[in-house]
Amino acid sequence: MKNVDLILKSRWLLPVDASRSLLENHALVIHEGRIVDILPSADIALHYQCQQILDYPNHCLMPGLINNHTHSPMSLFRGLADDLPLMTWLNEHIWPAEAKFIGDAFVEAGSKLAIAEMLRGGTTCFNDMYFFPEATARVVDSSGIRANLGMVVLEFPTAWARDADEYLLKGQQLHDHYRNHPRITTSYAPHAPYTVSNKTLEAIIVNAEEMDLSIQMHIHETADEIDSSQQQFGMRPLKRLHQLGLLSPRLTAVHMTQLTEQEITLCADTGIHIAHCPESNMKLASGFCPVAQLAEHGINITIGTDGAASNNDLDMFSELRQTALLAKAVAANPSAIPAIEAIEMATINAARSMGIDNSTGSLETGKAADIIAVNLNELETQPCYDITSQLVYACSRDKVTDVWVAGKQLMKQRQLTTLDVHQIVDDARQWASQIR
Ligand SMILES: CSC[C@H]1O[C@@H](n2cnc3c(O)ncnc32)[C@H](O)[C@@H]1O
Ligand SMILES: [Zn+2]
Repeated sequence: MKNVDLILKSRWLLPVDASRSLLENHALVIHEGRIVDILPSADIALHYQCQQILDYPNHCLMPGLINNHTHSPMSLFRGLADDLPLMTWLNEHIWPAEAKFIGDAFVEAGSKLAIAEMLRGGTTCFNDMYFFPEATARVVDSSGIRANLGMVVLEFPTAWARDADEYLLKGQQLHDHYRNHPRITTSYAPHAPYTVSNKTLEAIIVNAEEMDLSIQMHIHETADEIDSSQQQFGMRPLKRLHQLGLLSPRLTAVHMTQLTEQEITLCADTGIHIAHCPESNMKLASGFCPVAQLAEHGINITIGTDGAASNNDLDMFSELRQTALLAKAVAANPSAIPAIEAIEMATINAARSMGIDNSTGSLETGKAADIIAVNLNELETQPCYDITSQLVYACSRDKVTDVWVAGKQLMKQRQLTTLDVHQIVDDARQWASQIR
């Protein structure tokens, strides 16, 4: 008989493992932050002693969702500039606002707002890209969420760094500081092909190889990006990046709404990952990522919200549904991207793209206990013929009742345990009064 920290019993358990199985009346056994066993609930007493056995008779337990592309502090710019194309939105609204307001305090307040929203919506890990990541890292550390923080690089000066060399240096410092943190990893985050030079990209490729880090970058987001690359470099961005040696399994290409057949084959051959951001792409009318075609080529597809300034929320349940629906519409095929595939994109595929699939992304023995409990007993999800169908096509984020990361409960019956929601809302309002 083994003594363990926590046992979660539930009506349904969706591990999101290779078998794509759904377990009924099973339990997750958790010790020292990790899943140590998954077994029928009826067998618990045969094997384990535990002070804390929680029962979820109406719930599905599943891996926490992973938001594979966001800019968490931009939550403070939510709704500041709507209904615009990307470059007008950036050049005339967002970059001027960032030039005025970003700093350590802004990033800390924005990160808290974002992390509280993500946890309440069942997101247990996010892949971030923003200035002053050390402020985001402090909030990740204290809130208990998991994150991969981008070491941002671009060529123009901001309050955080003067030039590419300083961005690289600050990124290195962030990486060194958090290299042994149990929930924080870092990756290179060159902003986009139109803001980063060949020389800087070459340095990033060498560093990422030496340090064994992943790379995330906005790529092929709009038709304008392709046109300006044709003018400046005489070729499309993907070809330029391929010539530089950037296309490899280290790279997560964010957006990818403009792709030829040849480019899709190139993505598959080079083993890059793609972060699909359906709501941001639709809101900015950037284009449509050909998700069904990418999946047919075996490309690892993941899902992100992008920042709340272009979405305008950080709701991964909503992105799950948009991913499954939009893929069908774009491919004119209702069988494209069934519900379980969308769930895989928002969990195990994202973990794989960040190189953390050994420790999270599915509920399997040995992995961290990053778990959400979703109540499927309410009116909106009745009747319950098919659990994955309910989760993707009918469920909303407010049905997530409880959240654990590394075995620590961060939301209990919809109450956050590590973040003060009232304080976060007050701070956001204070910032808004200055920004407006
Ligand atoms: C390098 S830190 C992030 C940088 O990116 C800007 N940004 C936010 N959303 C997008 C997007 O969809 N495409 C390109 N750039 C974006 C953000 O404002 C920061 O300046
Ligand atoms: Zn983005």
